Amino acid sequence: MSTVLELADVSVRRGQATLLDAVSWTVNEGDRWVVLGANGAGKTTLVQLCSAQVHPSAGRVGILGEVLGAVDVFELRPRIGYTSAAVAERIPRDELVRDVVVSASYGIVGRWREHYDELDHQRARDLLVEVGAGKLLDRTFGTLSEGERKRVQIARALMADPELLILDEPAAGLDLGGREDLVSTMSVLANDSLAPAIVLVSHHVEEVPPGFTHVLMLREGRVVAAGPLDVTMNAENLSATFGMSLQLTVEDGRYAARRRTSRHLGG
Ligand SMILES: Nc1ncnc2c1ncn2[C@@H]1O[C@H](COP(=O)(O)OP(=O)(O)OP(=O)(O)O)[C@@H](O)[C@H]1O
Repeated sequence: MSTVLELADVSVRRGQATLLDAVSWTVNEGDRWVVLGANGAGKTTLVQLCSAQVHPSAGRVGILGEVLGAVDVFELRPRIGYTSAAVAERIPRDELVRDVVVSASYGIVGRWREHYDELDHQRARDLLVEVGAGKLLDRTFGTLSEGERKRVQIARALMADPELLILDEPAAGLDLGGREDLVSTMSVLANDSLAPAIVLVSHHVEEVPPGFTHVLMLREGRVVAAGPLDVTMNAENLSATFGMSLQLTVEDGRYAARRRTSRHLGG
């Protein structure tokens, strides 16, 4: 099994602030990781490193057999599918959904006059169907609901057949139904043996799709715990990650967390 990501003692500093502090982490082919942490924990900084958008201040970041600092990031980035609110903002609102997806085969946002062959268009259609957005082909991106946009972004991220798929808070801003639909879509993807290694960033254990295999928990730029979901996702680690006493339940592969309440006998 080959290694997709290998971070060794990685730190990211900006001025006086330490955004990531001595993070070590390995992601292997076939892994489906969720990265959990409170606001400001360093999740986005971590996935910006893993998608070759920022360099570490210290430590070594290995991505798909290359080392950041010793590789042309413009050659590395097309091998990584990445979705985030920042990427979504760059998609022109008047662009047709089919073009939003197909244009990713050349790593560009905004369709001008490039030529795509029928195979590219067919792949874009297939991916939209796979993420449950097959009916949106001829809509413009700006007319879609937030949940529909997230699906289109995932199809776009898969278009270039990436070896690593990074989804930074794909469920942010979705209503309950939208979130549940997206969790199902991500679960299908997680269970697809042909899908690339996946890293999903979230604040909420409720968003962990069944089929995900590992969890990395971050607090204030440091790793609290990392490992297989079934042993690492527990109330103790979660409480340390979010800085409050939490209780955790799991049912049919779905997690739920809430603050632990103390019960007093005798009223
Ligand atoms: N250029 C910068 N200078 C100083 N601090 C920064 C800089 N960029 C980010 N930070 C801080 O680094 C911390 C980590 O930010 P990051 O966006 O990685 O967190 P996050 O876990 O993704 O947060 P959220 O869940 O709120 O999106 C935050 O406290 C943020 O304010």
